[in-house]
Amino acid sequence: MIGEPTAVLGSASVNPTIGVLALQGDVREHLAALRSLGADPISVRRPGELAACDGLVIPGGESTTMAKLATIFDLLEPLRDAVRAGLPAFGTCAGMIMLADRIEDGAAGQETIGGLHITVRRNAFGRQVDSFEEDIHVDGLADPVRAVFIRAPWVEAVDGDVEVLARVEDGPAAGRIVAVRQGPLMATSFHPEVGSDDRVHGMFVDLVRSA
Ligand SMILES: NC(=O)CC[C@H](N)C(=O)O
Repeated sequence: MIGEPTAVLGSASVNPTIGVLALQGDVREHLAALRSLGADPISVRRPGELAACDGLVIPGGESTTMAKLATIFDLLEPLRDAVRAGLPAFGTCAGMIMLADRIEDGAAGQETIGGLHITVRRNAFGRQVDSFEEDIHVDGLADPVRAVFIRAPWVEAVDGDVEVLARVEDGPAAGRIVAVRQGPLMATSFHPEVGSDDRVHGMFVDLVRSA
């Protein structure tokens, strides 16, 4: 019917294209988790690939290496622009560091994408317990998540617009913040892509769909 508005569903609401920054780190596990949730995941190494994304996952790995490669691949500024423009992004572990505005114990001159109004402490859990697993309650999920921490950062401080989603519950680091959300940005200190529990990725896919 002429002049009748047609309901057009944006592709993002049906089958969002979610990029995984593929410079370094555990890319494949994120691609698999996103695929199992019905998203359309792609590896991102070039600005053109970034431009095709409705959302972006920044994996775990090594944040100093990732930042250097992002600079070499001419991706750091496009990543900053995209996050500034509101691209939903989810950083895990090194990816959390990449999204943070401020780093404690970073390498000299370590760059980040930024956008998330938090201070992260790199390698915060220290040598003795640098890798561990713990059941953690995440806001928005009914049952706890088995959280895997590998030389993980914790969130040292958050600005007022950041929602704390999870804290360490046991041991000497109890109370430390390990999952946050700020508008379309999410980050976890742990690795939800390890194992078969896709619920944390599901929270991000929902966030992308609603963005
Ligand atoms: N598993 C991880 O992503 C570790 C992060 C790493 N310690 C870093 O500083 O980037």
